Amino acid sequence: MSATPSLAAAPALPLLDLSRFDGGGADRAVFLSELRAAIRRFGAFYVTGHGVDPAFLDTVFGLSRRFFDLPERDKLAIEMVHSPHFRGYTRAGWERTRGRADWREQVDIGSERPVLPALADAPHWTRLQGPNQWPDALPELRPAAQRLQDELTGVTLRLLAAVAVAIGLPEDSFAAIVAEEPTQLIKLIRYPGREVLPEDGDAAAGQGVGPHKDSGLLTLVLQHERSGLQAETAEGWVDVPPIPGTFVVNAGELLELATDGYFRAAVHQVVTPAAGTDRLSVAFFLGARLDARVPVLPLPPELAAEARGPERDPDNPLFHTVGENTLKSRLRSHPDVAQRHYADLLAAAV
Ligand SMILES: O=C(O)CCC(=O)C(=O)O
Ligand SMILES: [Fe+2]
Repeated sequence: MSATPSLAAAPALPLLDLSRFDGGGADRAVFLSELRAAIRRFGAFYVTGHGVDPAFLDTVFGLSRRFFDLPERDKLAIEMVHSPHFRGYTRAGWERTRGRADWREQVDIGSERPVLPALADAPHWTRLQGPNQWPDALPELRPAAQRLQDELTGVTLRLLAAVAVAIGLPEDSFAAIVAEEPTQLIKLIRYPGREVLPEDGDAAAGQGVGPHKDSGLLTLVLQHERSGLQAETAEGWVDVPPIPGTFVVNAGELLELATDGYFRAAVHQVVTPAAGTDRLSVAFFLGARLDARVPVLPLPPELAAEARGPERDPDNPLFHTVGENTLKSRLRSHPDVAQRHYADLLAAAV
């Protein structure tokens, strides 16, 4: 994988209309087989028919723009380093993917839940749960983020039901691990444009966010106007430009584990936009409950025969314990938060 890919002239990702899952008869069956084929081949696809009001999404992007336009001191007032739960604002260049700096600024907003008691024998990942940091300078953000989280959770649960049926399983196959308290994370993201320089220090040329898999079950990416997202396919990297009214859906690591590698999580990246421009996106990650263990689902024999097992990447072990898999990604991406709030863990790891 390279951060400066040569693009293959491969077809764009498929576009699927989720409302076909609610229809009956032959078209539903066709939809399900297209869904299975899309995730199997690409790990990613566009979805339409999701039912989220486009006017509301415009409001969300408007709020995102207003947040990033705030004076730096207002943004730093909620900097992530203040939060053991990895919530809040990250400056461009402070997050890392595969050890290299990403050129994007962002706000992480997760499920708003109480801190869990710090019991001596509690697993480390229990520290992921807790409140968000909200910007005083933009009070409208909180209710909008809450509504966005509710709506996107609904869409993603519906997609998960469709994924289960598409691989011959009952619709509620993921219910046991997502019920009541799934791991939800919204990221409002801004990729500032800049000259793409040859390697400069530890920043990879053109790396908005470097190649990675998302750690949860499914991710929805909402793109605003400008493109930059790319997906890795068997034919090479392909552009995933914004298509109005759609979200991009990425399969995540927990789906890879649950299907024993029948589905592999999508490897994707974002390239830095041209100097003088920028790109806004919103990513919504749905994972299972932090205390859940992801089961290997009983696939029908013809699909099980095609399951390759999860990828074994020494740089990216996958964990069936959801809290552990989530904490792995968070510690790796945010070394400043790791140093401040998880120093005990880092010390134990050396
Ligand atoms: O901004 C995007 O288009 C994708 C972001 C992404 O892949 C991530 O934050 O995990
Ligand atoms: Fe991602």
